[in-house]
Amino acid sequence: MEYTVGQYLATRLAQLGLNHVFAVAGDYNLTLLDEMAKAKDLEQVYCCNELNCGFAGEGYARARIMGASVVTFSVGAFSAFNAVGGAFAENLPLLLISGAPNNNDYGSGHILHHTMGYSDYRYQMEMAKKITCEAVSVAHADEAPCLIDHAIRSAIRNRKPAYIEISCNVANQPCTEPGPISSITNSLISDDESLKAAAKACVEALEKAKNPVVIIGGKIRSAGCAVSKQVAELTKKLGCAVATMAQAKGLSPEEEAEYVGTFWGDISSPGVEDLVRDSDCRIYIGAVFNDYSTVGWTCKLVSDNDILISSHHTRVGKKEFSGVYLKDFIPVLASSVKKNTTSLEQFKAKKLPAKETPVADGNAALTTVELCRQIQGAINKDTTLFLETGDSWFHGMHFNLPNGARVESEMQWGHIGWSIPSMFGYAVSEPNRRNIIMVGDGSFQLTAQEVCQMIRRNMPVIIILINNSGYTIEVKIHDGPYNRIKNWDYAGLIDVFNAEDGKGLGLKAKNGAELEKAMKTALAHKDGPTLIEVDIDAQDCSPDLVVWGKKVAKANGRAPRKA
Ligand SMILES: C/C(NCc1cnc(C)nc1N)=C(/S)[C@H](O)COP(=O)(O)OP(=O)(O)O
Ligand SMILES: [Mg+2]
Repeated sequence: MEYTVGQYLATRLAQLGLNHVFAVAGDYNLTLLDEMAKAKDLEQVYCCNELNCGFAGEGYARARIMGASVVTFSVGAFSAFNAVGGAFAENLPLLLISGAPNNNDYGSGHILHHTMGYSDYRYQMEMAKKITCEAVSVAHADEAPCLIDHAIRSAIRNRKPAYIEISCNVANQPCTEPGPISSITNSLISDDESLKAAAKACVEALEKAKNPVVIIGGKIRSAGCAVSKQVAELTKKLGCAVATMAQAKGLSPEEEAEYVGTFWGDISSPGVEDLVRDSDCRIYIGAVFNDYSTVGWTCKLVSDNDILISSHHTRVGKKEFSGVYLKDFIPVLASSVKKNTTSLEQFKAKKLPAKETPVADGNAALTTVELCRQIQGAINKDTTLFLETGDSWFHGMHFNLPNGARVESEMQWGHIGWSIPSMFGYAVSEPNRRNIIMVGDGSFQLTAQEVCQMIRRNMPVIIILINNSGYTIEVKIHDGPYNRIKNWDYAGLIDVFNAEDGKGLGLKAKNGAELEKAMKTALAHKDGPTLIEVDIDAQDCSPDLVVWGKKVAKANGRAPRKA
């Protein structure tokens, strides 16, 4: 078979186990899309715009080794860059592929369409370098294999996005056939001496500790399911209390005896903040300490007795071990540590019995308490719940997850509207999961179009659209007229997207009885998405958001540093 540059790229993606690539057409990428379409097992999935196309690739990367999105030069890539920035912030290997000018135009002085209007087209590469771990420009077929492999390998190894631009007249040029994919997927191996020394230092620290606890952070999400399983084995061996930070909700099996809940400062699960504060050895795995996760810098509990394990570094007390990769280190640690259940016993001794949420009066105005009680009822082991930036974050922390259930969020980047296109990409990879999105009205207005692609692919995604008349998070941080939004008929939008043949469902619920009926309908509706628009009073929000909002506002409002 005669290979071309576009086929080389597509074959590499298929060899990695991607069955889909997301795209928005543009005259700089049409030939590339034609060539990529020749690769078998790699279906092209088209999106409404490049921001959503990038987020769809990011969502796909939450389920697979990586995601890939193809856009046109400049006018397409600029929109996609926001999703690439998000993938970088969330440590997700998204490959952004952009069509690029004809290679005869470089250095020609030609002014080209869709560009900034001057003849140096390198600006896009320069921008891409800032938001990816690797950015390459393929302007000649003979260098394509090396550049493409390097970009893909970098993305996988670093768990970060990478960028490839391909001149529109090079995509169909003859190219060599790709060799074994192992040259790309072979991961870096840990430095053996550092691995052993780090494990020894951890064991010694834990032997001295009275009540160690494990706190799992969001960075293990991108290390993949295998690492999550290894971490679960380690915590089982340790036997101590295990908490998850907000970004890591769903990354530790919550039905296990060791699981104690969310660690999020003042708004932690009951008893968890004290447990973490009183521990004499906190083992953080994949922790991200930012202003949101530390509730405005009020709960960054780290001391010299603690152990901080990240993707390729481990700090034990005051000693640093680098070149120690999570996938190697966690199993070595699990085989070396001794059981210490003290922190779990301390937690259990103080734990109060969980309170059952009473069923609300079916005819009373719907509240967030009743909404969450009913969403809880829909969560099973096959559920993946996407929590959009907004009050959904705070409600989401209170769901009890059966083992197997997953939660996805974007708490570092926090681009409102991310959940719709990202879930679209995720659900393309995982169509058989029970895929549910909790999204606010404000967020939905940014990326709503991608629901039409869910309709196009008959995807039974359930979208809980919380209509609370605006930007409630922002209201709780700092209110003003800018937090009000134009209301939409969100449920009615589904008919617009259905047009003549769609099978989407748009339902409304203003009380518990209507929600009960809508949820039942949604769970039974299999050949299209169901959007349930729930009316919630603008003042009804999670009490955690009120506490958190005040502290984040205080952190935002710190006086300028004296010059
Ligand atoms: C406007 C903004 N953040 C600022 C913002 C603005 N633009 C982008 C792209 N991302 C952002 N996070 C946020 S969190 C809104 O409260 C979201 O409103 P909504 O989706 O309606 O959720 P809640 O009502 O629960 O807050
Ligand atoms: Mg809202």
